[in-house]
Amino acid sequence: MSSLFYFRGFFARRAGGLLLALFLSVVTLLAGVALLGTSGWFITATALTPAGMAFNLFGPSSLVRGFSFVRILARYGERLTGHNATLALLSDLRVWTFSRMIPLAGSRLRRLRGGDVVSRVTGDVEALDTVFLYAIAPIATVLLAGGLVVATTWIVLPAAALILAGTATAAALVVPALVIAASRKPGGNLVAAASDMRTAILDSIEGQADLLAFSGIAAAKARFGSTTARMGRAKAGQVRISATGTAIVQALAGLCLLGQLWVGLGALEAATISGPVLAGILLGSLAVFEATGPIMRGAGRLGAASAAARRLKDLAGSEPDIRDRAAPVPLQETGAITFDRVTFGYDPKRPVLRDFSLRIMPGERVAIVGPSGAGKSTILNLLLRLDDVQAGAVRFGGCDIRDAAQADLHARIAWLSQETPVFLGTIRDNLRIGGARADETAMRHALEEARLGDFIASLPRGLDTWIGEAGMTLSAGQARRLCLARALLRPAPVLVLDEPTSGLDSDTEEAFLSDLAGVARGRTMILVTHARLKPGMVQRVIAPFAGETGAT
Ligand SMILES: Nc1ncnc2c1ncn2[C@@H]1O[C@H](COP(=O)(O)OP(=O)(O)OP(=O)(O)O)[C@@H](O)[C@H]1O
Repeated sequence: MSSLFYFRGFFARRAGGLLLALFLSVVTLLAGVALLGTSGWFITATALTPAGMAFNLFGPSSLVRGFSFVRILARYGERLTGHNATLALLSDLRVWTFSRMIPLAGSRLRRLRGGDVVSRVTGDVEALDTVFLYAIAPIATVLLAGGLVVATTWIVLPAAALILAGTATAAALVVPALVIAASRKPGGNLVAAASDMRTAILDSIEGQADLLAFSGIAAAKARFGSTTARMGRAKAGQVRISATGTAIVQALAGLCLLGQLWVGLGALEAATISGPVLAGILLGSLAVFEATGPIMRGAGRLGAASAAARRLKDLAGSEPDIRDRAAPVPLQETGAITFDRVTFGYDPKRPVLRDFSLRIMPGERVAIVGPSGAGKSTILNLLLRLDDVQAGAVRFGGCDIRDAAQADLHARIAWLSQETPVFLGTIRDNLRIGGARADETAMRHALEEARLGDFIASLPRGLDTWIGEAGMTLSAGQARRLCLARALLRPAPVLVLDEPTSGLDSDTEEAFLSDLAGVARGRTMILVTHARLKPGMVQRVIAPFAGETGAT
């Protein structure tokens, strides 16, 4: 539950709407109690009135109508305000999770599967945001409204009030607490299984062609089947526990009725109360128990919500590994890039770079080459400070990049990574990510440089052509070139290109690499490539994993 408590600030921010919903929920329950109590009293009084004796029908019947009207209105208002506040809470939580998640991209996020991350931002947030509506509000309602009913009953028949207080407290607090404790394990299993299921779906969609080609559909189906079966088992466990809780609450309601009838009949015999009042007490108490139904459903959810809160806190509640200093040093507009005796490994025990040094002067065009898996992309990751070095320093214009603000550093680097995605939207939307203020001419120029100009010109909607999820309407090479155009649009003094020509045919690749000097336009350019480089394409080829080969 402490994980749930961690998110109290979000509930506090929506306190107005949530408290109004709680107030209306109390009014609904009290109106229900008054409605049943008055009806019980009214029907019994009518039945007990001897024939021929006058009885005022209008007062009680208008009270019954009035209470039922109040109940309807209060229930409507409670649903409206409760769901409104919950939806606002949902949005707050999603935005918070998303914005906390992005800075983790360099480190912790990499360890999670895509489906798991989606699951946390969607399913876990949903499990958490319904906590108030389905668990806290019903419990608080029964305690508040039940307290008032107990106080009223105390005036008429204290023994009946004590019975109601005891049984209702057990139903609203003790049984839910037991249900929450018992459903913690199946709740956790349910959240984990739901996450695995999302991962299985995403993996199958992304790898659909490969699964078909390698006859892997049966294995994918089996994996999906086993996660859904796990989900089913966890859900069944949860339902069994809350059904047991509901049965106990029903038994408590029966016990309350029997107890009140016992003391009520004694009081009736002693003429301390009248028959109609006893009927009113019995039915009013029953109405209190009516509100314990949602508590049981909510208590089952609390286990899952607590597990979801733990996973969310784990993902987004911790500080990112890479953080700006309190007072970052401003970076020069441009400057030399230096790797000064850098040691780094994703697993510190197995360094990818050991005592690695490199210096690239402003405006220089260099290529970094080396065998696959040697650490070329790692050098670029460190330059962007997606990870921090374990020894040595990376400097920009003489300033250790750990002393600068990350945003300042990133503003100086236009980057095309190996996994750069095409985003859902138009070609123009994708280009704007590189150059938010780029005009049509600049966009077309960048597309020409990325050798995509003719293709875009052939599209009926040109720059406004919609490209589907992960660039589905583009070929792999076209998608890559669009990402390249996006990087070229970024007005940064350093251009970092990781395998920019992958996906291009050899003629286009050669033409592109020959154009690089013009494309760089005086910027520093770092190119990681496996392509054969001709003289003049870059000024220096660095082979850090085999010694420097010198200028070409
Ligand atoms: N996120 C990561 N977590 C753990 N290890 C990683 C990670 N990224 C890369 N590595 C490992 O670090 C080493 C260097 O990887 P890197 O991607 O820098 O190589 P590369 O020279 O760019 O390879 P390629 O030419 O194939 O792209 C590899 O052994 C790789 O397995």
